[in-house]
Amino acid sequence: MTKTPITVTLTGAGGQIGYAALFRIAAGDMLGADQPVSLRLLEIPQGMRAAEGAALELTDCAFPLLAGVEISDAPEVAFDGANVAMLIGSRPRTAGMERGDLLEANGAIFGPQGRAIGARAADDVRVIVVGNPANTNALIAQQHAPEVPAERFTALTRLDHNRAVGLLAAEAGAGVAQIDGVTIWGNHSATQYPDLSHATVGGAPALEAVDPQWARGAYIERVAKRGAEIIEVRGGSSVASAANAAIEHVRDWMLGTGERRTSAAVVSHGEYGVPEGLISSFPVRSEGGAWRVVEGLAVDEFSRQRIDASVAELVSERDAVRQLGLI
Ligand SMILES: NC(=O)C1=CN([C@@H]2O[C@H](COP(=O)(O)OP(=O)(O)OC[C@H]3O[C@@H](n4cnc5c(N)ncnc54)[C@H](O)[C@@H]3O)[C@@H](O)[C@H]2O)C=CC1
Ligand SMILES: O=C([O-])CC(=O)C(=O)O
Repeated sequence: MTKTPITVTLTGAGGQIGYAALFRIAAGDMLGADQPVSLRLLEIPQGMRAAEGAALELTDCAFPLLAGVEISDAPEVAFDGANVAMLIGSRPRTAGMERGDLLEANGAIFGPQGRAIGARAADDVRVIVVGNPANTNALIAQQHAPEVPAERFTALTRLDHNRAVGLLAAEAGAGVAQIDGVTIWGNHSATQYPDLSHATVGGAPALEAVDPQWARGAYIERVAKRGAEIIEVRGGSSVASAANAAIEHVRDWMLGTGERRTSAAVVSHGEYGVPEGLISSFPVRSEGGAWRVVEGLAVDEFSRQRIDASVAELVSERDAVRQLGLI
């Protein structure tokens, strides 16, 4: 029997990441090869033509799973009945900027979108924020949607996670499939902490497969600043890898991770000393359609300091958006 379509609302559909994501979602990469999907595209008036063009091309792909595409510049229309909301639309940074520099410009987008999600989305809505600064934008949206359980608002650190896995695999001379237990902690920013303390390569401790000094030095720097490296080399921020990570985040959230661990920015309930309510990256698994923080991992002094530094930045971003009246 054909399944009922899942409604996916994607913002910034006329932008780069939107364009890289839409076709994979419609092809079944995100929700499964037997799951029809209805797409709702939200853009601002200036982005509508590009979104319309993407919609024309979606028609031209004749994807069997694509049950429909609607485009709107009104959040209340675009989020109506949304089961999955992918909040991508916002301004990317350019060379020389930190993601936090986008706080004021982009923060203003997420309150109204959060309100529209609270008012119009389906009861099971799951939200992933990609637009930077992603953790704090997710917090803003969540604070405007008290009708929706707080845990349904998440931010993307899967790209950082995938970068951390890819760079570890290269250093260890291993395949990515041999790697597990890598964690991104904290903020999707240069303070994030890619942690190999509990990672394994082919079942053995990662810190025996690579130089521990590299793991706690140049590696952290490389992963945390990979976004800036891409901007420098490509001349624009990451696109296909970001779209891929957002798709993997939603896929794992909806379909489960099994025993495999990944990283996602989810609301803290005080795990690992992260203040309650912050949307911070943790080691996670997903089961039954919900993210679960993997608890009980030992945190040594080095890791403690790194986690605390990134969490302190999240606290200061939260305080800044409070001061701006965005929450
Ligand atoms: N969390 C992560 O790992 C990553 C986050 N990003 C962030 O993703 C965001 C999007 O990046 P790109 O697609 O490359 O940018 P882009 O500039 O190519 O596209 C952004 C699109 O969003 C639209 N937009 C702006 N305000 C909107 C609103 N209020 N509602 C709906 N649409 C709106 C614009 O018209 C534009 O079409 C940026 O903030 C970027 O920094 C990028 C890479 C990774
Ligand atoms: O670095 C940026 O501005 C875009 C981004 O978030 C990333 O690539 O991780």
